[in-house]
Amino acid sequence: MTTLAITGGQVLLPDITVTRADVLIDQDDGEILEVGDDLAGDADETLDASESLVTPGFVNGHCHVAMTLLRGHADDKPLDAWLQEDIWPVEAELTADTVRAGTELGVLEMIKSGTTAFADMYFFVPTIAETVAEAGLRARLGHGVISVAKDEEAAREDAREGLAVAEEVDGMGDGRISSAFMPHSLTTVDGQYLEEFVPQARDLGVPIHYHANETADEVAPIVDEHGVRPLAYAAEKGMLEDGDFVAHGVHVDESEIGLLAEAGTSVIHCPASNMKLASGMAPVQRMLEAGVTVGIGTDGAASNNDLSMLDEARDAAMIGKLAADDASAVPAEAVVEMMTRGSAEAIGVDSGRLEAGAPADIAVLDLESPHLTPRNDLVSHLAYAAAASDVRHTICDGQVLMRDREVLALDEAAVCERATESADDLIARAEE
Ligand SMILES: N[C@@H](CCSC[C@H]1O[C@@H](n2cnc3c(=O)[nH]cnc32)[C@H](O)[C@@H]1O)C(=O)O
Ligand SMILES: [Zn+2]
Repeated sequence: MTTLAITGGQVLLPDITVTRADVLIDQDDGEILEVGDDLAGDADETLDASESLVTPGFVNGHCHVAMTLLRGHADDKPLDAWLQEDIWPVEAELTADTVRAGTELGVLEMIKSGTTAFADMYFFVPTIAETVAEAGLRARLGHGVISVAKDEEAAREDAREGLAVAEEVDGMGDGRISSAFMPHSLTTVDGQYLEEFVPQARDLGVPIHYHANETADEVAPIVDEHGVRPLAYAAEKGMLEDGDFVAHGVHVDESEIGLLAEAGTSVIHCPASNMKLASGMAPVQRMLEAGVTVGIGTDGAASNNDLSMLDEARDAAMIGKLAADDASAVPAEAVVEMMTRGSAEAIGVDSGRLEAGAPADIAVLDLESPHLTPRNDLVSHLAYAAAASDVRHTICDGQVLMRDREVLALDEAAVCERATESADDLIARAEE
């Protein structure tokens, strides 16, 4: 057995309290052996965490990782116009190589900001899976299925690809990669395809993930056409089951919150994307009170515009208070829980907690800086004050992916260079 000890730090425990402790890891099976005092002597290798906070790696519950290439390409528009006028025309030019370059950039940014697991919906998923496997992260991946603006054969082909991809990538990266069937949303995939393909996803045993109730414009057509709220419609299509997870859940009413809680379907809250596209404010405090599992996601970098879960955590707390018109809503502890264990449970990865037997997915944040001084409350600092650049070490599955801010898993300069070239090339092709 090869062991690694993270020593001298303040450790965030599963009950969202902080204590002085070391963490001992079995690197062979990627598990935490012990959280306790004086564990350095037992380890083959140590990682210094003095003046640092040791937290579960952050879990980004909803992303389109290769959209890092479109960061800053089109801003300041509402969802529908942004997708149709700016994003989809460029995405039509994507190739496996551009998606690889964008994914490398995205996972680099994740490692540097302490994210160790994520869920992702995009194109060229086997390429994404290979890249994630090489980088050492954990992920649940799926092909985004869309039927609008396609003829029947093309739509069915896209859905078949969604199923095939879910089967193909599941278990890659020594089991760190899992999959889901991912219809893009309840308005961009016609009901006939949901009826045909959701049962096949169930046969494969994978969960369903989709955008739901993101904008008011998405709710109205479903109510008009089907006479029920979107999540009741989703339930009719068999897409609201235990283990399924939806992105956004902004415009959900009490009846839909009840459906989510009852079904065990989770919500990934994407506060920055919801603010930037002016989609609305999700009733996060209400969902938590109703017993819905809520995680946090960045959404793609083109609607955020970064992949930092620390920024997202602060946004979630802030907008949660505004939405509830209550400063005590979505407090620091709730946010920290959502960005770790909440997201992990939502996307169905075993991660998000530091305790014996848990996967060794860990971020270590440097506390020695003015914006984290004085150290009155480290849970508060994590929710409200910490930044991506405070992350000094990132460990996933027991492997050190970044040590003292040096990414070991990827060549940072080369990744940035390839991403810049790919983005220039991609956008030029779309404008031709
Ligand atoms: N196979 C599909 C691709 C879907 S991937 C997922 C899609 O979600 C898009 N996307 C990114 N952010 C959001 C969002 O906030 N809401 C809805 N869609 C988004 C993203 O640009 C991408 O086109 C097709 O043929 O078009
Ligand atoms: Zn999205």
